[in-house]
Amino acid sequence: MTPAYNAIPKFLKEQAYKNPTKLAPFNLAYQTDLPVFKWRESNPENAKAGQAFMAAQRIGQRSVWDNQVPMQDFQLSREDIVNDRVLVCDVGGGSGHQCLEFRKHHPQLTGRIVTEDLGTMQELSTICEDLAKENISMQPHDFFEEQPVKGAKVYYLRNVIHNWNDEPSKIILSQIAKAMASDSVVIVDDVIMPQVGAGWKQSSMDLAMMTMLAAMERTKDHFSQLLNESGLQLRDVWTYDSDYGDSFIVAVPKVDSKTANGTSSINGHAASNGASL
Ligand SMILES: C[S@@+](CC[C@H](N)C(=O)[O-])C[C@H]1O[C@@H](n2cnc3c(N)ncnc32)[C@H](O)[C@@H]1O
Repeated sequence: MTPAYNAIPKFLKEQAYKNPTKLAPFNLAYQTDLPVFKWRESNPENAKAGQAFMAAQRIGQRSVWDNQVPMQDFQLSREDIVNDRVLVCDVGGGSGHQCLEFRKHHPQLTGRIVTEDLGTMQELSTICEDLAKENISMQPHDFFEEQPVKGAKVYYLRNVIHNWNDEPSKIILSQIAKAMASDSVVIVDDVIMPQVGAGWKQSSMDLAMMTMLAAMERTKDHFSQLLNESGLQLRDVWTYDSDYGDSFIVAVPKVDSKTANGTSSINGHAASNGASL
């Protein structure tokens, strides 16, 4: 990351000090037009280090899964279990380490778990056997394409949306919205920025997202608007780390006259037709 940080002054000068929307200081530093995650496909050592960082970054802090947030959405009905409904679909789940944490803290919450990421990234995971033992399957999936897991109870995205600017974020979220059943939820696990007076940990995350990905951390209002423009509506925000503002941002399918009239059924639940961009 250091070369990218060193490139910030030159990059901002060239950009007339505007917020980047596509290319980032990373691109200037590494002389590439590829976004970090695409660039990593031909730089597996960097990708491996990135995955290890994501698994380790909150070690020493209490796990979010240790009753820090309400678990009301992570429940399947008897009918759901008979229908083999997916309990959690971890979108952009990296090596799947959050799914293992979830299972460790909530062994009573049975149901299938699927962790999705780019196939090339999943090949780097060192915990595939552990995942299989816990009934967690890996599914290669590009989250800009149609979501293959339909009607999961929870679509979970940890530190994914903050990697993207608004336009790509809307594509990711609307692909999920189209796959949801009426009682599905999307949980975005990201930092919530205050309107003013952000702490240094929050600001450093925001700066990292700009530097590496031309992206950002968002306020609650910004999330609400983003969700709204993706066929979803904000239902709850549960902050579980006050230093960073790490939060579960819970969204449900947006109910409007269009979707109310045009519903179909997935796993026995009414499935939203979702929103088109
Ligand atoms: C910051 S990491 C977060 C990983 C994991 N959710 C976590 O909390 O550790 C972002 C993840 O998004 C994945 N990703 C990037 N582009 C993707 C795409 N187009 N489709 C699916 N996953 C993608 C990356 O491979 C990476 O694992």
